[in-house]
Amino acid sequence: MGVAVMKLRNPPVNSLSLECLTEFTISLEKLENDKSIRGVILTSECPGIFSAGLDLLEMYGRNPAHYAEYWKNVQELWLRLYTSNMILVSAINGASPAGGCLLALCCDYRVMADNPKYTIGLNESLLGIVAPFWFKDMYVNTIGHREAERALQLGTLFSPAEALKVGVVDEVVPEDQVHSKARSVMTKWLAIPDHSRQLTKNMMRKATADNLIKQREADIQNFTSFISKDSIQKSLHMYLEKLKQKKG
Ligand SMILES: CCCCC/C=C\CCC/C=C/CC(=O)SCCNC(=O)CCNC(=O)[C@H](O)C(C)(C)COP(=O)(O)OP(=O)(O)OC[C@H]1O[C@@H](n2cnc3c(N)ncnc32)[C@H](O)[C@@H]1OP(=O)(O)O
Repeated sequence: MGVAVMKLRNPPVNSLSLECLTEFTISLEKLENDKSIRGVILTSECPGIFSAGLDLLEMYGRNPAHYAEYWKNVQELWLRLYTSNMILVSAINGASPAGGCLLALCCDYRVMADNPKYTIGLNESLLGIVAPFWFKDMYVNTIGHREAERALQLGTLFSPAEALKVGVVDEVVPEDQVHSKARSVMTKWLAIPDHSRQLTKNMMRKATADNLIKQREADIQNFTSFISKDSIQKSLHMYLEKLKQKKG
């Protein structure tokens, strides 16, 4: 039926390394150029994890040129996903913090597994970093200004039930039904003529995408100088240590 399934596979936690981001963007571009493909289901092959978000090791202990290159690729993937002409449905089968949530928010419809261990949200403030304006814009577009303001400041990671209530996801289903539900949602969306759906999607999303397009270079510079700060590097170090200690 012209639907591709994209499975994120970067064990152990599907963090979005530079390599992973680049491969993702290329795969997406290929699908976009394949006229037989009208829809993509985005999911994960890592058990219990949709995506741990941006790779912290790409943002810690590197040089400014690396940060700039990394951020350019984050922007590129976001712009491709958010403005895709294809129907994107995410089958969220695991934890989805920060950049993981961003991937899901780019989709036209989000189905999440009903497992309270899985959480989703933009938790950047908990790491001592700040979600950039275009993450924020997409959050506001999805859940409204007040909910986004609160969730961004608190770095809230929502359980599936909470995420459904606030509108971060569209549907919560038993874990073993995530994929079948994503497929049935896709069938419904495929019934809409592409040209009218695409023009409508473009009308809804263009201003948000253009907002980044017109200041991409400045956004890269902002990110690079922000992430290079000693205080921010220290926060990231502490967060990475906390992740390690969780194990021991
Ligand atoms: C004012 C101007 C503003 C301009 C600022 C501009 C930009 C700044 C903002 C940048 C935006 C960033 C967005 C992000 O996506 S940041 C990443 C946020 N991600 C997280 O907080 C997730 C952290 N991870 C977890 O919570 C958990 O790992 C988990 C995903 C729930 C999975 O838990 P579990 O199964 O128990 O696995 P472990 O915790 O043991 O992890 C295994 C292994 O993986 C490493 N790891 C985890 N997450 C990441 C990651 N995101 N990047 C890199 N590595 C990660 C973890 O450290 C373990 O490593 P070791 O095995 O070596 O110990």
